[in-house]
Amino acid sequence: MKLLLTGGAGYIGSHTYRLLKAQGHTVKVYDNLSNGHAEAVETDDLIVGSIQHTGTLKTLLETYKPDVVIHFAAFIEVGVSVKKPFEFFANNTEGTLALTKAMLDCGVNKLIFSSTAAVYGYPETTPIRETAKKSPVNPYGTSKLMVEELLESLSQWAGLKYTAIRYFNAAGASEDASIGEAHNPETHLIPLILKTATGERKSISIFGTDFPTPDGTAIRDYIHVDDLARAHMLAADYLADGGKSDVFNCGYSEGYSVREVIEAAKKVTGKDFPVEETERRDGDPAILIADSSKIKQTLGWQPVHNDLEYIIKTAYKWEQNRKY
Ligand SMILES: NC(=O)c1ccc[n+]([C@@H]2O[C@H](COP(=O)([O-])OP(=O)(O)OC[C@H]3O[C@@H](n4cnc5c(N)ncnc54)[C@H](O)[C@@H]3O)[C@@H](O)[C@H]2O)c1
Ligand SMILES: O=c1ccn([C@@H]2O[C@H](COP(=O)(O)OP(=O)(O)O[C@H]3O[C@H](CO)[C@H](O)[C@H](O)[C@H]3O)[C@@H](O)[C@H]2O)c(=O)[nH]1
Repeated sequence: MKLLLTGGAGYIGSHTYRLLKAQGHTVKVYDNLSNGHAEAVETDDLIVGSIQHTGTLKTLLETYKPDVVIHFAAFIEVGVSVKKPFEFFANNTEGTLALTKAMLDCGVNKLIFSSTAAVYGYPETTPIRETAKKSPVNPYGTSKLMVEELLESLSQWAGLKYTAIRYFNAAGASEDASIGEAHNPETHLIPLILKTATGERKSISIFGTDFPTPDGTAIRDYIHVDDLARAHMLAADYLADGGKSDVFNCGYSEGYSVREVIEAAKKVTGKDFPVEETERRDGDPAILIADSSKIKQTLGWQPVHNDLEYIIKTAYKWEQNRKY
């Protein structure tokens, strides 16, 4: 297959790029490098540009004619979205509108979209099924839910075929530590803990110890980035085989509290480090755990690395040998 990955120089995109190339697919990455890293992909496969620049995008789509576009490009920091909502709607929502318009104008009609557990807001039940109420609590989640609705409408009225994958908490790095998570600034729990273990940071803060959970700290469903990458490969096969447009959760259906993640990191790294307890962060639900039965049944996806210590081990090796 020929695939185009928007945002493919970012964290999840670069792991998916690697996997698709290893499977023998032809892959191009379209990324404006606002948060991505040219080093994460082969130079010949990288086209630098924004999804908001339809001229460049159309030239690429017309000449390359990908079978499937995997759309990772977005702004991702929840905290920034609260302060700069317009930037999130412009990049994430309008950007996707521009991308889908350019695709359909050029006769490219298959899209895999990076959605998020953030569309559920504060979920009423756990584990969360795709049919649960969608009620985002920040502009980031709203920008993604708006895209899901846009895609659904385009699939009904404009011939788009899509899958939206709602990721839970992506974590870990490639086994050989050649690529990994490199957000700037980093706000995600596991890399921040590991930067504390390496001494790059002085301490790790637990955001809230009064959640209605067994140890009072928030619970998340951490999924290894390579398992997430495989979900995209299967979704591409599914669309290429004529699968209908659909939405899938992707997580391990297993949750760990912040305290449990910190304890696991101390064990894996063999390092003790200072832990502080602070106030809750705005907009953090107590528990986010995926019901992933649908993606298993429909796409045949199965977790391979569902082991918190493996996730932390790969992320730690990456932190110690970071190339970008
Ligand atoms: N990291 C997570 O835990 C998580 C969870 C749920 C959903 N997601 C979604 O997955 C996707 C990838 O996340 P990530 O963690 O790899 O983030 P990332 O920031 O590492 O990757 C995003 C990439 O998109 C690029 N980009 C941003 N705006 C662009 C534009 N206008 N044109 C072209 N490229 C642009 C950035 O340069 C970057 O390389 C995002 O859509 C994010 O919302 C991530
Ligand atoms: O220094 C920190 C950082 C995080 N946390 C806590 O650790 C948990 C995980 O936080 P992350 O920032 O790593 O991840 P989030 O669950 O906030 O969000 C991530 O996963 C979501 C989906 O589940 C969204 O997609 C979002 O974009 C993505 O960043 C949360 O309870 C958070 O409060 C801390 O206690 N201390």
